[in-house]
Amino acid sequence: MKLHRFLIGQAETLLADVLTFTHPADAVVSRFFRAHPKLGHAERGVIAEAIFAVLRRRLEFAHLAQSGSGAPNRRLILLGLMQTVGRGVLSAVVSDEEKAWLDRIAQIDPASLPERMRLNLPDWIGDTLRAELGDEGLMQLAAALNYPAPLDLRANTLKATREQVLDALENAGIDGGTTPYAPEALRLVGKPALTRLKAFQDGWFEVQDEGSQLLAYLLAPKRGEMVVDFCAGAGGKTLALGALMRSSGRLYALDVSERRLAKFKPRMARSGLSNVHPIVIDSENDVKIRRLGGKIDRVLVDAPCSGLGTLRRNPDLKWRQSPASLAELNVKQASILAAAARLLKPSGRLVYATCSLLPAENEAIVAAFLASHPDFELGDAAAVLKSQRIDLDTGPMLKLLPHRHGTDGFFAAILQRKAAAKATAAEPASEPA
Ligand SMILES: C[S@@+](CC[C@H](N)C(=O)[O-])C[C@H]1O[C@@H](n2cnc3c(N)ncnc32)[C@H](O)[C@@H]1O
Repeated sequence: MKLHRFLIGQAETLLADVLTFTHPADAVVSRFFRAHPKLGHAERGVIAEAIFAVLRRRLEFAHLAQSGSGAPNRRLILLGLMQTVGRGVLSAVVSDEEKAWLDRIAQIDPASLPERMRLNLPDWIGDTLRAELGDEGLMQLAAALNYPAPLDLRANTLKATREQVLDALENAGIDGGTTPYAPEALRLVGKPALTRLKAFQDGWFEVQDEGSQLLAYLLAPKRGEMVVDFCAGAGGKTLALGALMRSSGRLYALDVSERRLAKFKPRMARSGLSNVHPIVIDSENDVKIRRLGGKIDRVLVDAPCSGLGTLRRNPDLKWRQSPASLAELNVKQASILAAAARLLKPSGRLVYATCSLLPAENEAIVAAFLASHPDFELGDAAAVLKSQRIDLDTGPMLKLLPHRHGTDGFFAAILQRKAAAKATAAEPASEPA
């Protein structure tokens, strides 16, 4: 890979914009690329990876950038580029002074840095996760979060088997293999472009993290059932649920974001699903969904959350979230869960899921729900997966961790509505007046 001086300047300008944290980093990067259409595919890759490396290792890089000279953002982006293109390539296009500085940085043993710099997490997140995972678990998680996530696919069994998808990819010169847990998941080597492949356009596969795929197996919808995906977004999980239902029954895809649901439409068209009904709602209490109350067999709540389980992909989230934004999310999560539960039939199943690692968004929401909904009980996630020949036991609630499972971080709990109590002849239907 050749690196031009002007590319470093471009990346530095973009970094300044990203580090204001006023918008999600991926949106800022996309906007920059739209404004600079002459940048080629490889150049975009270099710039984006360098920006994301700085976001992943911001505390460590800020510490290292205390030495050296020149603008602080220039030093940060040089450290990002050193990670992505390597010191040799970078040294050829920087000043002698910068080259000497990079050489000195390369001599520093990362293990000698203060722990906070190695964790690269704000203290409020680091402290919470330490209480959850212990010192060693936290360090392993932090190390895993320093690398980009792999590219996972889900074979769409309505159109092709996993083996057929693998063959099609191989014929296109793309390497990959199966993953340990989800039955239809594939993990690719590198980040090949996929959208021009015929197999993609024909709906044989979708891009989806293996962890995200597993949530559909927890809900385990059956053919012919009435199912709601309450926070469907761009429909990644809706598509997986629809495939398990073999496109039968009814699958409502709800979301408050018209923009996100609109992104789902072309994916649905490719997938071959004909049982999905997308509905834009104005809130979790929208009157439009009242008619579904008590009629639904299974509900997925993939709740809006801090997204801290996806830090490999969205490393800016750790700098953009705060205890205050978390508290706001918790109120929303509890409200969505309560509203979604009202849709379930007796004996119906709800799965509450997040891509967060924080107990406040996960176990605490579930515990509060169960305390106020005596007609629900916690199901056993490991047993439900096992019944589908998925050997993954993280306890009664599913907790996926990047350093342990190679997936994004996910949490999911099965909330099973109890069967309706049968009225007996001895019980009066209503209290006597
Ligand atoms: C974690 S994302 C869902 C991702 C999606 N399930 C997927 O697999 O691609 C959470 C979604 O919840 C939606 N949302 C936020 N508030 C909501 C509400 N009150 N009712 C329904 N959806 C809501 C957001 O617009 C967002 O799309």
